[in-house]
Amino acid sequence: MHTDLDTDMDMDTETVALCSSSSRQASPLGTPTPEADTTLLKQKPEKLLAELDLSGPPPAPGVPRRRGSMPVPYKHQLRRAQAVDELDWPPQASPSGSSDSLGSGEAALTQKDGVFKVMLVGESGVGKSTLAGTFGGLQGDHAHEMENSEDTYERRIMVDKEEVTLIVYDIWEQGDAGGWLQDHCLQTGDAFLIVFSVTDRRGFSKVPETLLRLRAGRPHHDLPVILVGNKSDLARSREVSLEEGRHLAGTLSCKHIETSAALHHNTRELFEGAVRQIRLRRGRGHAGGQRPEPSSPDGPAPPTRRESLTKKAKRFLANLVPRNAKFFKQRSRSCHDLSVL
Ligand SMILES: Nc1nc2c(ncn2[C@@H]2O[C@H](COP(=O)(O)OP(=O)(O)OP(=O)(O)O)[C@@H](O)[C@H]2O)c(=O)[nH]1
Repeated sequence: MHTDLDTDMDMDTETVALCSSSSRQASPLGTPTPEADTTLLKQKPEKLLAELDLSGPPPAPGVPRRRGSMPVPYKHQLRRAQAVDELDWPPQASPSGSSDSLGSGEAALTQKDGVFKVMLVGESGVGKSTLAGTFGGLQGDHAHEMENSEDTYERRIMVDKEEVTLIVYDIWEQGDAGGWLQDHCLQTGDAFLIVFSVTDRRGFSKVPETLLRLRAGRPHHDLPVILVGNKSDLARSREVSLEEGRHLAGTLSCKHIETSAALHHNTRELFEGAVRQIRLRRGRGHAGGQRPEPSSPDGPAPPTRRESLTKKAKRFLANLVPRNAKFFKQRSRSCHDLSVL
């Protein structure tokens, strides 16, 4: 069967499967001459680091280039987490003191270049990899079967007549609560897709917990979160209705969509919707209604007065739950429309 939906992501201009650990090679820096040493010392450390990063060998023909702003592949990250080389992986302290893994320079690039980073989050077996595969241009069960498949995909896609770079990460480890990897996901993602299977009520009941964890990890931001009821094609084994999914999304003040990664149903709407949700918040940030990301170039000025502990606690809680009933109603009415806030 070939429907319009089958062509979901096929029409896009470029697909790059990223993060093959083999594609990242050590950068031979060469042996600097004394003159070169002096020149190097005169430069600012940031510039030096940037140059070190750029000084790698040109990619071999046919090998996709990994973007500088990309995290290294999941497995590689785990190895690196145990022994981080300071020059290669400089810690980037954000003004808020959070462990934001993107330096301010990179955050600036993210905004300027129209790069949108989306994290797939959820229990095991709900279809995250299959969804990522549909985005990456893989068909059916293919993504799942590939033992060493890539877990990050980057594509240039058109959303509302504007070309953007969308990066989808399938690196979430549900059992890693509070771990380094989840923290990394939290700090890297611009939007989060909490995937559950409509055939699994137990998994559905864990969605609020996952959402609270996401919001607790980025308490100062209005995170774009979409609840994704996947496997909607499995009508006979359905345990969670469309209404229940929408109701939960309304209650938790996030968006909702049902997909079938197997049939490519609504997958395009999902990824485009994620881009729109990020855009809407970025637009609001620039308009002054939303606090910009602390690491953004036009980030918030340092507070003139220190906030009291009670105020801080209140703000933290306010970020976990919507403020009032009116807010609830406004959000719940449009939770299925991914093109509005
Ligand atoms: N019928 C149907 N099956 C699906 C759908 N999406 C995924 N599956 C199947 O569900 C199984 C699990 O899918 P995965 O994509 O591996 O799930 P996952 O969430 O990535 O699982 P982990 O890698 O363990 O976290 C696979 O057999 C998929 O083929 C869907 O929309 N419909």
